[in-house]
Amino acid sequence: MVLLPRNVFAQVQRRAFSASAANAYKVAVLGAAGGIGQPLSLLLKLNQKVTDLALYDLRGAPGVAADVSHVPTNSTVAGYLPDNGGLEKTLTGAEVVLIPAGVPRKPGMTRDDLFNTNASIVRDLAKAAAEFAPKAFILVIANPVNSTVPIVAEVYKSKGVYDPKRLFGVTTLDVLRASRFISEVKGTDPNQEPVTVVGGHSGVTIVPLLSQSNHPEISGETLDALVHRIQFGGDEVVKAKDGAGSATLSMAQAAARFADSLLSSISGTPVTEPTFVDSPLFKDEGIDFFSSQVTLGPSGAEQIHPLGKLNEYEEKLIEAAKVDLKKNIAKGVKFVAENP
Ligand SMILES: NC(=O)C1=CN([C@@H]2O[C@H](COP(=O)(O)OP(=O)(O)OC[C@H]3O[C@@H](n4cnc5c(N)ncnc54)[C@H](O)[C@@H]3O)[C@@H](O)[C@H]2O)C=CC1
Ligand SMILES: O=C([O-])CC(=O)C(=O)O
Repeated sequence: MVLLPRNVFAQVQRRAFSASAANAYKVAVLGAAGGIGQPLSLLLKLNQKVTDLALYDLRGAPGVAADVSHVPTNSTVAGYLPDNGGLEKTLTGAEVVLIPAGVPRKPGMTRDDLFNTNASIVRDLAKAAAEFAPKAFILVIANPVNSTVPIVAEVYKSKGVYDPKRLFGVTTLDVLRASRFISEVKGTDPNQEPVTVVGGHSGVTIVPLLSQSNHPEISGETLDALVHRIQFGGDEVVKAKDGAGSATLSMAQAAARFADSLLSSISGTPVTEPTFVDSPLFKDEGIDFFSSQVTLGPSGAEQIHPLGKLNEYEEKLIEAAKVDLKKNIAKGVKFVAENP
């Protein structure tokens, strides 16, 4: 099953009529005062399944919390700083934890260039989550996702609380971009253009499976350009923001959508969409994490789907993706081994 991109306003309306006591979750955002964290917090405030929103940042989270708390939906909102046990209070009782904390790129940088700064941020937040919310679903946004997700896994393993079904790298923005960009090529409605995007979340590790889309006929230079745009869509935003960061608004929408899919799924309405998870697909090649279509359910990543039929062009993209992914994953694992 392929999930159609959905319009967030339609979602909000639909939820207003479907919320019930069973759909009541505490959701925590770590890095809530940042470029992604703020609009993400707003979108989560609008989600009727979120009844308790806990916002944490090194600075600014109480202000963001006070601001979004005035949005008239039925959730409580609290903002915390590191003092007075703020991280513990944020995490305790949380069912879902989103991690956008970390520095964004500037022009000329790759996502891997963020590793030195973000690896320790994610490691430390993962340690806290392992202690205060060991059963929560963890949604990692901080880059480089290909390495930060393995970092969380290693921290959880070291604490004896790792459940691979509960850890997700958020790759939804690649999926949204693919729908949008293919619709621009074809002059169609992006909401009707589902595209499966697999692999990882950086450059050539992002692999759109256009042969499985509505437009398997796209070929030649049009195909090359479209694939390149999906793989390097993040660079367009980094360049346009000219030193002021990377995608924040579209990313907030992507993360809010993935969080909603997960909340729907744990509430009993399973959703299938691509996400970067501990995956059996290429483990025999030493690649422990891979993004593919995943059916979500009460226990998290319940079914990891194979890639399906690929054409020769896509087989080559997958081979290239695997080379980088393997290195990115190993880098995260090594970091935690050397810097526990
Ligand atoms: N997965 C994806 O598709 C995407 C990922 N990203 C990544 O998301 C991350 C955040 O991006 P932005 O929000 O634009 O950055 P930002 O700099 O605007 O915000 C980051 C926030 O994290 C906070 N922070 C830093 N260390 C922290 C810690 N130890 N605990 C709590 N909060 C902490 C900062 O105070 C700041 O408010 C970056 O690493 C970026 O590369 C960005 C776009 C898409
Ligand atoms: O490009 C970046 O650095 C941020 C990101 O991950 C994206 O926009 O896909």
